[in-house]
Amino acid sequence: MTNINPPAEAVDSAPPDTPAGTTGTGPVPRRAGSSGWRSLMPRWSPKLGIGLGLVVSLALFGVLGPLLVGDPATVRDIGMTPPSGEFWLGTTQTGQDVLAQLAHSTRGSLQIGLLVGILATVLSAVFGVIGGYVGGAVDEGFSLLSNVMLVIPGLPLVIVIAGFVPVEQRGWWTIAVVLAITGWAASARVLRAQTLSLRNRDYVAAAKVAGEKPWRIVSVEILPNLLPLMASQFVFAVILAILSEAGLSFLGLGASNSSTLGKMLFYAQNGFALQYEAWWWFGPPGLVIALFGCGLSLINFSIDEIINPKLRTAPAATRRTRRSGGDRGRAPRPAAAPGRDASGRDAVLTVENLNVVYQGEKPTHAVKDVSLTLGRGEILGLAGESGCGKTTLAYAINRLHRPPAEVTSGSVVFHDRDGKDIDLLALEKEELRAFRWSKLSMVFQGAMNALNPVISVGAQLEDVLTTHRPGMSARERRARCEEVLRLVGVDPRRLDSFPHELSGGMRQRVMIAMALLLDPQVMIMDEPTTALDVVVQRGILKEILRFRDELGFAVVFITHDLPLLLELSDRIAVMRDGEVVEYATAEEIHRRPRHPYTRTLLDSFPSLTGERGAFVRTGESSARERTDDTVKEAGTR
Ligand SMILES: Nc1ncnc2c1ncn2[C@@H]1O[C@H](COP(=O)(O)OP(=O)(O)OP(=O)(O)O)[C@@H](O)[C@H]1O
Repeated sequence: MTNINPPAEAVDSAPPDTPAGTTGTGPVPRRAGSSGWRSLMPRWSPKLGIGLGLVVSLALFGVLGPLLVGDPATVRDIGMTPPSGEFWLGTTQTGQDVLAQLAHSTRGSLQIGLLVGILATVLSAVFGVIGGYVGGAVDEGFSLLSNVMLVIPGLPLVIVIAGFVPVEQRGWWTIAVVLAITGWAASARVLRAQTLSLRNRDYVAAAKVAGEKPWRIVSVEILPNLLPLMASQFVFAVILAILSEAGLSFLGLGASNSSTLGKMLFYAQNGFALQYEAWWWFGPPGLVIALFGCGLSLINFSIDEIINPKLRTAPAATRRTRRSGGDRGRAPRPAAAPGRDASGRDAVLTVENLNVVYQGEKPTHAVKDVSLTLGRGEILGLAGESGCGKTTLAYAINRLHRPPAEVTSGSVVFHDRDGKDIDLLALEKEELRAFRWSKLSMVFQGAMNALNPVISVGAQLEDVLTTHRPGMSARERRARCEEVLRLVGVDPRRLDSFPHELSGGMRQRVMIAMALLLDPQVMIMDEPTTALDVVVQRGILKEILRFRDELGFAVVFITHDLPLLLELSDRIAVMRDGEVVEYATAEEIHRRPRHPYTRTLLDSFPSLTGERGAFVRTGESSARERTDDTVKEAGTR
């Protein structure tokens, strides 16, 4: 009970349905600049408002109440009277004013909660952060201590310690110290783990190289990133301290020199309040404890949102859209006809006027009115510089976009092999789960780091089959996994290897094999080869062409590398600022690029036969600046 556990979200901050191939986020590393500090503050929300309202009201009642009410100890000969005009909350068995007792007890409980919160947070920061940062013997010593504290059962220890201290010395601060000593260890473990992770971040390494002193690195580089987590631990410590103190007082082991809410309950119990149905005696202290805990928990939710910004509630518009099942709330729109692509192939995927907006204080219109048709067996290249909206488009097609991203309008229709049209934006959750991967799979950006390091490659591949093909026997699953590994050029014996035993190129191939497992009709590949050297990249690209020819699936290939797309794709869509500015065959884009931005993109890649260094010498300005200049020139001509 007194082990102050961190909130679960603080430890596992990955979003609930993070797709394979994407990674969750831990605490958001930030350097605390002036705007950084602002980002450490919780965003205003109804939850935060109600939480703060409750806590501030009760704190004011505890601080100012005792000044306004009479002496809580005054005994009158009007025992056990219900609430009246004279005594708003009635009286106890001995005629004491319950309201006066409540005000003093609230103050006593708050004092203890606050002191325990501060002490437990300081102790956990000292043992967790310093141990984690310094490492070596200091860390081992601190870890041993926190481990010992963790295995000692908290409440019995508190009862023993509290019982051991003579009654006359058992002041409220003694109880607070006892509760803090038994309640810091779990938080220290969490802070240590986070510090170990933050210690290895590049910006901490940069600070070390820059010669910053260890205390400065801890206080300026590491602590600000831990503040939201520590604030959340503090709030938890306060709640648990108030509850634990109430438990101790109820057992008669509470503070002797101070009134607390637990003590009020103890006296109500001894005075047979329950038997006499004197609800006004035991009800108010219980209610104050419950409301205070509730208020702090609501504040805690808002702090969790700083630890993991993905938990932030989407703006009202987004929530409305989600409630109505994504875009299903809109007027029914006829599904796009299964037309043909430019080269006459049957279409497998039609995207029409798709718009995606990241809602927020300053909404970002990341995908603007995009329309594309992917032919069966076609390789469609999606090119454009960083930030133009390629990934957002790919995620929206697969409905993997998460708030604050919202599909504001448009349609995505999949034309199945059996002739059925599937409106992807209208699929129910279960339908979507069954659809993804089996008909449309995806290789994510940086996918090679997405394999679970503690599970063998074979088990991870088999997992996909177990989920989507429950009827398959273990032998069939194994055979299929071996088959797809062979397809991507990885020795099937590697099925028993762990990801760290494979090279980067092999891991990337394993991810492509995973995307091939269910024989999808469309595969979206988001920069699948960016992290690989050109030789491995070429090998993988050749295989993608071979799969397309042998297996007949269509590919949406996303990259900023336009020359690569010219070699690989049938057609190319060039994106800029969320818009498709040019959509043509690779041949046309290569020979007759029409949009100035496409020309600039093509010019941005140095020719192997050009003058050595010419690109670096002449191409200082970015592609965007040069395009803008080109457009301006065209306008003035
Ligand atoms: N969670 C988010 N909240 C707000 N804006 C976002 C979010 N994610 C992306 N954006 C914005 O959406 C736009 C498109 O981003 P996106 O990641 O789709 O670009 P991209 O073309 O895939 O870039 P890259 O090639 O660097 O991955 C950018 O302006 C980006 O800042």
